[in-house]
Amino acid sequence: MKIWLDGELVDESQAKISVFDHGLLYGDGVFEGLRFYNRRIFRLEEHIRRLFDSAKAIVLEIPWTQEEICEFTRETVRANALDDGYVRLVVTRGSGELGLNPYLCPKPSMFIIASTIKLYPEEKYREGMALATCATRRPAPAALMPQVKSLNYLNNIMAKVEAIQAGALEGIMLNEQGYVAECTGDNVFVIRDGKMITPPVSDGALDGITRQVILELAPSLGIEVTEKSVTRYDLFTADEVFLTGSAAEVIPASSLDRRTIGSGSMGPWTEKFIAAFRELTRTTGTPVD
Ligand SMILES: Cc1ncc(COP(=O)(O)O)c(CNc2cccc(C(=O)O)c2)c1O
Repeated sequence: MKIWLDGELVDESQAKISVFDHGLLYGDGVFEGLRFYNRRIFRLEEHIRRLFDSAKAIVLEIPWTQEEICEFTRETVRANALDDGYVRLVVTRGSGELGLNPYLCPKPSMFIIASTIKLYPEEKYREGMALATCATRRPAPAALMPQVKSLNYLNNIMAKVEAIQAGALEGIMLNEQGYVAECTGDNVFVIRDGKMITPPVSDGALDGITRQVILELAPSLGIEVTEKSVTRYDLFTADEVFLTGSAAEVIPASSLDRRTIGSGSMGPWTEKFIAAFRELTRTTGTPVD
């Protein structure tokens, strides 16, 4: 596999970063996860724009332009001869003294991995997957901005551990007030009586690119969608719940905390969104070649 690392395409055996890199030492950095389908990268520009927004929020100056990074990403996919797959793009603060001070890191480091990803088994896209409410909450914006896609994923990982230990595949994360923010690695949508709601990003969610696609698709599918605070009650009493993310795409939830949601498998609206999303990924995206 070829890895793009600080301007060079290197073999994965040569793709190494310093033990003094603050991305490793402190989680000081940002990242993006993108999908490519049939040699086209889905929503590339939107992802790279969010990468720059995340970097700006943590005072990390990326030493390339958005256009250059789009090109590096295309180059990395091309170099790995994959038609479909997943891109992980990471920008760290770079190497520096062992102290926290980011201003002692002279140059950020960036690497791009183009590989495959299989997050959930195919049958879960029909049967839906079990969710559990996590004890670990999404951080308050004043603590750690949830909209920043940073390398600080311990909050998400601890929540993921709780979901798995509860026998679920994914976990619902609440915010400080107890409203549903999102899942550990996906946004969430709730359908009841032909209407759809999703938590506003300000309730502690990442501003998901896939979430944005669903908001754009809703009118054409004939369903009204409102961004409003969501409670666990809304999930328990929903007709349908589905999750969205670049890795998971659009996937139904079958239960929450062992309460069946709706029919307990993929519902009709979720089926429509999965079909429309897959059509978009099949027919749009930035060509790699
Ligand atoms: C916390 C969080 N919320 C929502 C999403 C969905 O955002 P996009 O629609 O832009 O992809 C994400 C991104 N989802 C994500 C990121 C990194 C790893 C994994 C994993 O499950 O291994 C998942 C995420 O990490």
